[in-house]
Amino acid sequence: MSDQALETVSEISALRKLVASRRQQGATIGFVPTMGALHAGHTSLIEAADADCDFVVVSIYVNPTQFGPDEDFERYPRVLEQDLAKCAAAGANLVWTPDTSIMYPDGYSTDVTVKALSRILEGATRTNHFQGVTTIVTKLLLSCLPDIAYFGAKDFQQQAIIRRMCLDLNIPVEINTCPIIRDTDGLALSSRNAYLSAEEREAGLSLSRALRLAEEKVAAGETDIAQIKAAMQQLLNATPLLKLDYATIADPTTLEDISTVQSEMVALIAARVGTTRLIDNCQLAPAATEKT
Ligand SMILES: Nc1ncnc2c1ncn2[C@@H]1O[C@H](COP(=O)(O)OP(=O)(O)OP(=O)(O)O)[C@@H](O)[C@H]1O
Ligand SMILES: CC(C)(CO)[C@@H](O)C(=O)[O-]
Ligand code: BAL
Repeated sequence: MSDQALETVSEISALRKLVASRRQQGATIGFVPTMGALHAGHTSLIEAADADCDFVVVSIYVNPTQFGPDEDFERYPRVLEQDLAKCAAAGANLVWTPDTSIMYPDGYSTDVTVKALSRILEGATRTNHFQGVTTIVTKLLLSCLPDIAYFGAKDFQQQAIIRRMCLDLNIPVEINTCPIIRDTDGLALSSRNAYLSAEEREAGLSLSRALRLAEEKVAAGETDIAQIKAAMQQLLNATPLLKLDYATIADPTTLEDISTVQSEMVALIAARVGTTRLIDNCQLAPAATEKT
């Protein structure tokens, strides 16, 4: 871990100057984009960047263009002082906190869209969400110009879309996807968990339980994908307070639904508990078949 004091900047020019001077000294640059309200999921990304890279930049920006008109942009938690302490403890060197006048100045008129992948799953319900994400992530990456950018597997579709975008636009940044960090009860950490009442949180545990069920079935040699999906859906639909959006099994790169077992698969769930949207997922690998 670096022993240098944490610096903060808001202007893109100041960010570029600091990153360029470190790069000139031969440092590799790691970048962790966030919307703040940091928890152990975020700090695991910062720690991974600190382990791989010489200089770690974290951005904190609640990006308005990825929130729908009826979503929680206004009430999204903003706790900068606490976030800065967590960034320092996890090994960040620089925190970049742009504001909307910097990211979307008057006259701003450009969007970045990854077409097919952005319309399905989360994109089917959260219209324009991924266009907001890919637009801001392009701007964040081009402002910071890191060697490696770190994203969480919790937002599995987001990292798949960002990988596709970097390939398609030849953005020279390696994308590193880090494992999901969970609470001891299995709930995937998310800044939005703060909205849940005790009863809603109990209902939210059905997401990780349904994923464990899918894992167990695949590990036991179940090859009927429709049966596994139905078992997940049954568990989720039987949960009071929970309204299931989807529980499916897909290809990890195209995110298209699959109907037969393949070597790499991902189970993906989204549900609403009260007014809070929860997502979770896990990668599935079929049981190894014994060679005779
Ligand atoms: N539990 C987690 N484990 C690993 N990474 C995570 C986890 N939660 C969030 N991340 C990652 O942290 C990065 C920043 O995410 P973000 O600031 O949106 O936090 P969040 O907790 O996912 O918030 P939200 O509740 O808005 O979805 C993303 O790459 C996201 O995938
Ligand atoms: C990648 C991101 C920081 C873009 O605003 C956001 O979608 C998030 O926190 O996952
Ligand atoms: N964690 C992804 C950002 C969002 O849900 O808006």
